[in-house]
Amino acid sequence: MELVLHISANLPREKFFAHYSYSKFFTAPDYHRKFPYLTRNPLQQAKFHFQARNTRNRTRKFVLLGKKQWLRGNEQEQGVEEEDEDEEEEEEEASSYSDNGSSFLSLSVKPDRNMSLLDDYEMEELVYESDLNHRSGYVAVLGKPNVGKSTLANQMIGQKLSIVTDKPQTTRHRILGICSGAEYQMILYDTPGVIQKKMHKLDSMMMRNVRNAAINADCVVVLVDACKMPEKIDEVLEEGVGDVTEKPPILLVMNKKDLIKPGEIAKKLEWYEKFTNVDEVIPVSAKYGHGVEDVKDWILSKLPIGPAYYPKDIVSEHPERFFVGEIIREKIFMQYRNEVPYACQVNVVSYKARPNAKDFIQVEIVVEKNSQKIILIGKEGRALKLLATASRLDIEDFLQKKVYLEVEVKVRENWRQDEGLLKNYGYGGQIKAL
Ligand SMILES: Nc1nc2c(ncn2[C@@H]2O[C@H](COP(=O)(O)OP(=O)(O)OP(=O)(O)O)[C@@H](O)[C@H]2O)c(=O)[nH]1
Repeated sequence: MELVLHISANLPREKFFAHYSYSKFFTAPDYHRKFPYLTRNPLQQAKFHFQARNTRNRTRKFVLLGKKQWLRGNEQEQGVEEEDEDEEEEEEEASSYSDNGSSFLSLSVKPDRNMSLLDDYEMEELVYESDLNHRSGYVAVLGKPNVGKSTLANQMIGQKLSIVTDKPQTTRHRILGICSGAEYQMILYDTPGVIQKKMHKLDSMMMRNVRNAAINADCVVVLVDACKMPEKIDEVLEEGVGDVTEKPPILLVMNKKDLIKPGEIAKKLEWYEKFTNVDEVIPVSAKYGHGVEDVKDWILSKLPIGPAYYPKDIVSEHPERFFVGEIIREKIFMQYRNEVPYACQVNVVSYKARPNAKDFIQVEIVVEKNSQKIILIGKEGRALKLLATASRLDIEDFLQKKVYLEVEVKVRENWRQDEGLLKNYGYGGQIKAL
């Protein structure tokens, strides 16, 4: 039996958001900023139906698949009304599915196409779902550090999801970006840079994530830097899709073409076409968006026919707190030099949505040595203050609301070598459901 809940039309988004962490980030300004979409949760422990009205007064149904205790106890306080005739029976059913500790949501499992991710409303609304020309699928973006993978992914999606800096290996997690059009949906895995010298356990765990992304992919996009001497991409592919018997179609993207002369572009193209075993080579400038449409067209031609995996207005399946952490990491890379940014892990310890005050975000930055802590904090705390202010402004811009940001620096010796800590920090290819 399913529990039917009604959300009052003016329930502030943040109130509702507080109940679950596995949320979607939406771009549509009016409706979705008010009501985050409640959608499929891989744990599938319980199913809730919600109805809400948008600013144009249209009613929309929601389905939340998740734990009942996320809502229990706070429903009245949060303005969510139950409308269920047989609550006891429902509670029994829901609790038999649930566990007590925090759970993990896998980021590497490609959902079964037959198990629809769309609710009834979307099924009705999205007529193109039945369109026989509609294509959808998973795309792994591979390449060595600093070649521009995040820049390309961000360009394709049309907004900034991955952090981009001029320092290599700034992408530590795979960011699932979703790029949709009327007739397609591409789910992009922006993978951490493929690493040659594995120095830390952190590096090998990141590599495992790269491999998972490629195994799940319908096609692979390998990026190379046009400024560098052409070199074989076997190593990148080997790391990425090495042990897959049937290799997916591969596109080689020669990025940063804006930095070299047209004559040189032609020569390098020829080299790659001759000496690499890929299906096509396309020169682009991800930074300036040149050639990005050609990349999209190629991907589109390789995706299987099928309905969308996600509602079309979703651009990512990460919780917002993940992006908060990424924004702070980007600021650390911008503000500090040398080894310090690489030794930092940003954890969003607490994210409290407060309806009558600014949202409260508590963050810890973990470093490996006390000397790094001293650098981060700076004289009289000035450096940390600067970092917190720059981060807060960007976070507010991203979330479109004011926040109170508290940042603390902690030392955990050798955290990059500690598998338990690394899993806890989300490098096991999973994110923590809080
Ligand atoms: N000139 C130019 N610079 C680019 C282009 N694409 C990316 N860059 C720059 O290259 C640097 C690295 O870009 P990223 O997108 O972070 O590279 P990445 O491959 O995701 O890096 P990792 O996180 O190390 O894997 C940044 O400074 C970008 O601005 C391009 O087309 N032209």
